[in-house]
Amino acid sequence: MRTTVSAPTPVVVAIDGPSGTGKSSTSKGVAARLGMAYLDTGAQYRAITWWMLTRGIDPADTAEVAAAAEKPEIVSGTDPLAPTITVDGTDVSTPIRGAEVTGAVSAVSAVPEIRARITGLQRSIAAEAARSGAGIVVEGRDIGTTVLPDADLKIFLTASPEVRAARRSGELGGPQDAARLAATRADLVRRDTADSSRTASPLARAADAVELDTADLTLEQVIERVGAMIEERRSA
Ligand SMILES: Nc1ncnc2c1ncn2[C@@H]1O[C@H](COP(=O)(O)OP(=O)(O)O)[C@@H](O)[C@H]1O
Ligand SMILES: Nc1ccn([C@H]2C[C@H](O)[C@@H](COP(=O)(O)OP(=O)(O)O)O2)c(=O)n1
Repeated sequence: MRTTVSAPTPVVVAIDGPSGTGKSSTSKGVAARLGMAYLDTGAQYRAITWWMLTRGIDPADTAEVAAAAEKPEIVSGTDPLAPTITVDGTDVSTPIRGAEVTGAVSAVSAVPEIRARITGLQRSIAAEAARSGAGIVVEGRDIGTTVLPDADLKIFLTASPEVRAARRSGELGGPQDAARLAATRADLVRRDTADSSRTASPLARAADAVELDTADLTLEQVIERVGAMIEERRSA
């Protein structure tokens, strides 16, 4: 008698939460382990912001930002081991992490025309990953609420501003003095407030999302917990 092993059902997973809660590290780690695709939606908002800044467009000029929303071509590579992001064919993975883009991205991503454009891209990438059989982990701020309201699994990560600031500040290298921690914390809180209070698709926990506080968990523990939830959905 021959036994057939069926491939796991492709699942679409939405991971949302504020900055520094571990969305990117967790999503990449879990997608790599489970052979799924991975999409960093923050990188897309950063990429379109980078394009606006390089064209001399003022991020605070909503009308100008809206008028340019359809212009740049943004392409995201979804391999969790080597995610890529290009704008009009240029690799922007390094400049989109700079302070200038970080300072402007909340303003640009609050513009409805920008959100409509990027949401369309995200939905088509997720649909393609579901069709291909791999499934996908999509991380951001409004994935469970707006982009993929029918996701098979929604997770909302949290951690206190102090923990998140210590993590982010650690990424910058160098000594962890109190003044730098306080400045990093203030930047995080400012961005959280802007992202949560905008009218167009704010950062929010979907009513059906599982909330996971990552403050007292190692990254490995978070990946294991999220991985177990995905496995459960795959076999359901
Ligand atoms: N559970 C955790 N414990 C300790 N550090 C973590 C944990 N999760 C993520 N980190 C670290 O915190 C920083 C921010 O994580 P990241 O995944 O970029 O967060 P987000 O995508 O939510 O902004 C990274 O340096 C990452 O390695
Ligand atoms: N789905 C998303 C993802 C990100 N954004 C916006 C709001 C965020 O402050 C920026 C940058 O997101 P990103 O995930 O790169 O931010 P951090 O990794 O937390 O620094 O993009 C958004 O509006 N909607």
